[in-house]
Amino acid sequence: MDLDAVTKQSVLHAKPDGLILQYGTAGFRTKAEHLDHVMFRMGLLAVLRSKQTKSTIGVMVTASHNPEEDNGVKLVDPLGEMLAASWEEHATCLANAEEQHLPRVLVDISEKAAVDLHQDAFVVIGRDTRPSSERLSQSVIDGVTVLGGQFYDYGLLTTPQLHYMVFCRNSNGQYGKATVEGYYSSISFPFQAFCRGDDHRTLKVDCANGIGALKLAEMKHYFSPGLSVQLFNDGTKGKLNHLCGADFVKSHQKPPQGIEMRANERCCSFDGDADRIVYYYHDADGQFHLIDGDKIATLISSFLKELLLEIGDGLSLGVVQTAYANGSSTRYLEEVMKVPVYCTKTGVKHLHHKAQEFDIGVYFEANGHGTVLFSKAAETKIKQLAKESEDEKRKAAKMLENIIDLFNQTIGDAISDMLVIEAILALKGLTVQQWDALYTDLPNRQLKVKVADRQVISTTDAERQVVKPPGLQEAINDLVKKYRLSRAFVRPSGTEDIVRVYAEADSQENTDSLAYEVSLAVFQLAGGIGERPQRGF
Ligand SMILES: CC(=O)N[C@H]1[C@@H](OP(=O)(O)O)O[C@H](CO)[C@@H](O)[C@@H]1O
Ligand SMILES: [Mg+2]
Repeated sequence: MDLDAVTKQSVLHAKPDGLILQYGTAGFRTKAEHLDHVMFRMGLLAVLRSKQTKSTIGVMVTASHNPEEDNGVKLVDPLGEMLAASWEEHATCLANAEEQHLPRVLVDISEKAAVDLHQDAFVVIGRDTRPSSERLSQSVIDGVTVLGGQFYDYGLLTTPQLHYMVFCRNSNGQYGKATVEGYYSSISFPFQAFCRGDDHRTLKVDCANGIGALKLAEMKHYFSPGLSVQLFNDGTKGKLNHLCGADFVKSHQKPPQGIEMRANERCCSFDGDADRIVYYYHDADGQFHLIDGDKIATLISSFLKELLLEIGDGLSLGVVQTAYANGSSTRYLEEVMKVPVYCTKTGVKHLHHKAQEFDIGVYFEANGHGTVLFSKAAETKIKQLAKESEDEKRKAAKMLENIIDLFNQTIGDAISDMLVIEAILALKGLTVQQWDALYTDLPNRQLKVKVADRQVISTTDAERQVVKPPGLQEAINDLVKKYRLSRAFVRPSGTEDIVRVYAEADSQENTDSLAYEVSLAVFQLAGGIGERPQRGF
């Protein structure tokens, strides 16, 4: 390691005084103007991680659903997964080190993680459409090259596309080519296999004025003739994630601006980096219906469960959710579908790891971020049955074989999830209303509370119980008792400087009261700052 060169270069990527950042739920995120040094340092870290794993590592520059002025960065591990937890700590140390200590911190990490410094390093980089992303990804490249790493800059990519590229590169092309065309063919071929027949579907897609618009425009001819997509909020006019996109639709429970919806028409929204998707429609009375990640997980699980019963080979199916999953979805999955459901902490890395415990693990966050993982053993079994068994069993196995290829198993992917959903709806002959009618969501509300230091709140039981500060959980328990079918929890966000409050109850009015009262308890007991929470939304 040429530490002198690092020191010299780091002066060009100076750290703002006193700025402390944490590698959070999805990497570092804050205002773009504060991130230059973090980008440079993540370039350095990616080189060390690449040397240590003897594999290609990915660096994605994006702040997903956050406002356009923000940005962020996360590292992608060799199998296309999120960075290992122990390296998140290294990332935080490196990002917060004073400039003069950078060489020592790099040596420390190399020693602790037993990095072979003679090994070659290769890093691939992708970025979203934010105005700041190009410059910031250049800072990542500066970090990679100063440590002698090789790199390939993919330029504009969705986050799941970068995860896919990393996985492909590390599996020697066994799963497809690590190119944008390779990605398109890898999911469009299995989709076409589902689409044989004369079914022609149309779908309106709100692209959040983000990268999803560019990529869908590039690939939409691959869906033809089965599906034609009409793009809205394609970035030509509006601002990224502003009054549109999956996060806006889910948290405001209303349609995005800029989309023309007719009654009962199926529409969906991507988020700013196209790793989340939610569906929705409005009925003839103009009432808005949201179909979120929980209902997506339910549709996919019921489809998979039917096929598994058909092939009858005892493969296990599990569903993984977070505390934000609507109580009705959990009840439906467990009681009606008889599928085991597990709850993990927020953040796909947690869901992903739990889902790996099953032959087939379906995981979705309520906000529409998720995918399905198939174990090696399950894939082999299914492929074998698709070749060797007969009639109905063979048909079911073939269908499973195709659906395996349609999923992006590295991470939730709005484009591939959209194709999976469209294929299932077409095969089952389901309308969006019939899908929505699987169960009725409990009214729910999410609020944000500003506090001086959100780390004063710590939680347990997959974030459903507060441990600190004292008295807060007791206060929540007392408030929850006042309402029927009620549930509430609070946790510090890993991507924003706020505390999130979630509440559910039997009516929207009661839910809103409960959410407000819990927000007030957080404000009072966890050091709220600024304006006190207000009643009314
Ligand atoms: C309630 C919620 O939607 N939280 C989101 C949000 O995390 P927070 O830690 O809650 O800020 O961003 C994450 C990254 O995109 C996503 O995985 C997660 O689900
Ligand atoms: Mg995202």
